[in-house]
Amino acid sequence: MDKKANNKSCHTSGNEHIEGLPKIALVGTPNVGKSVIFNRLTGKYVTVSNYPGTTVEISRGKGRIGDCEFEIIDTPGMYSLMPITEEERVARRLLLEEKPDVVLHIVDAKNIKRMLSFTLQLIEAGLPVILVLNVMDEAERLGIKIDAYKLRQKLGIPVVVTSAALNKGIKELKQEVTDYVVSIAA
Ligand SMILES: Nc1nc2c(ncn2[C@@H]2O[C@H](COP(=O)(O)OP(=O)(O)OP(=O)(O)O)[C@@H](O)[C@H]2O)c(=O)[nH]1
Ligand SMILES: [Mg+2]
Repeated sequence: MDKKANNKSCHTSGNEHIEGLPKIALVGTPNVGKSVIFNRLTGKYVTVSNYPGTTVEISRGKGRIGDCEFEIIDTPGMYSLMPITEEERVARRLLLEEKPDVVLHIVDAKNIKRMLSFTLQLIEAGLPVILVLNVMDEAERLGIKIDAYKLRQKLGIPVVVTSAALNKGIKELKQEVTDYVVSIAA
């Protein structure tokens, strides 16, 4: 059977327009690789503009994953859902007002313990979270071992391991997004 016809959640716009496409937001603390992952997921149609009423710049781009197109949104670094900086206020508004279809919480695998409380906040806020353990190459070099399967079971959300700067794990990340979108549309 045609995969596209079988997938209710799949949208395509056929040109540079991103309005109406399902949204994937990338969130996480500063310097964890959000923008590297954004670049890995998006193609040539990327725009950078100020979030309405603010001086905070947000990048939005169109990305194709499998047969589906998505609007990918790169957010400024944030430490929690309780905003202190203007950047954090914008990231929070974006999550709560734009209601992305998928939220990729990008964390630095070297500091996973410190970062999981934010993952829990996102889950508790009812957001559709996939946890992305990035910078795994450095974590491995430091001898840090993470059982992603166990973490997935404990948190009850998809967990993916990536080294985005090396383009590792991106294919698996795209597969997780596809599986997730299909599962929530079913
Ligand atoms: N070793 C390694 N470095 C990475 C990886 N992913 C990203 N980096 C590096 O980490 C740095 C920060 O990456 P960015 O993508 O700019 O991080 P960001 O989360 O967008 O940062 P802010 O926009 O400041 O919040 C860059 O120097 C990247 O090359 C990775 O998987 N492994
Ligand atoms: Mg960035």
